[in-house]
Amino acid sequence: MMIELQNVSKSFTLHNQGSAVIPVMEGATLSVKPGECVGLVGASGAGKSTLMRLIYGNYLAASGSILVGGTDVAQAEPREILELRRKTLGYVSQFLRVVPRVPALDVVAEPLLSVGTPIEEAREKAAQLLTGLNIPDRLWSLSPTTFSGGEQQRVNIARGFAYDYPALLLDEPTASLDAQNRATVLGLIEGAKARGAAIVGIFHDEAAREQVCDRFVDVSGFTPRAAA
Ligand SMILES: Nc1ncnc2c1ncn2[C@@H]1O[C@H](COP(=O)(O)OP(=O)(O)OP(=O)(O)O)[C@@H](O)[C@H]1O
Repeated sequence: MMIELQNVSKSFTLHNQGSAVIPVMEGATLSVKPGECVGLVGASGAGKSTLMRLIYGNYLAASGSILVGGTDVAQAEPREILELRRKTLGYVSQFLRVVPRVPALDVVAEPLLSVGTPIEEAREKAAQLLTGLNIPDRLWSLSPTTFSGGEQQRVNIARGFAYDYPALLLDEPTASLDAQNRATVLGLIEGAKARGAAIVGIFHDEAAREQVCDRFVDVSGFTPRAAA
């Protein structure tokens, strides 16, 4: 298994409400093999995003284990999590976190450079992805700060697919894309599966999830009874 969660639980402490502890997840168990794409489903508020953030190490689990390529994210030191994100685990979030003054081409090439890819090769791959996602080359030397929402989203996707991560988290990767770009992104996901990536995704786009997901996990099964 590339991604393996066992009995993961999570609660939030609301410090502005008398430190009330709200359990939001209990007994979350999930395994994803190389080449497999698992779609997270369940009603709004069931915990799909929370589960993704736990896997990426943004949230600390209260208990359980979260193995990604052999590293237990639930126990790992911050340094190990950064290493995991560099080499093993990619995350395409819904929005690009724009770094001011960095040209779009370098934003996309950066994950490749951070694993030691030669700059020409990294930029070549970035250019190929930006072209495929219809970002005109006159924009490549500009910071995405001023790009439209849709352009920023496509730069974000290009960045997420620049390096071939063995494990990938996708949060609504096709949301608000036009038909042509949506098809390109679905092709990137299928390509990642074909080279053996283990993928966990949230897709509100039903046709998209039917096309790329091998199976679905309903996170409502992990909602604590008291909170349901
Ligand atoms: N930082 C937080 N502090 C307190 N409660 C939170 C926090 N983040 C999420 N929650 C709660 O955890 C539960 C799960 O939220 P989550 O965002 O994971 O749901 P979701 O399934 O992704 O929903 P949606 O489909 O609407 O995005 C919700 O009840 C939410 O209110």
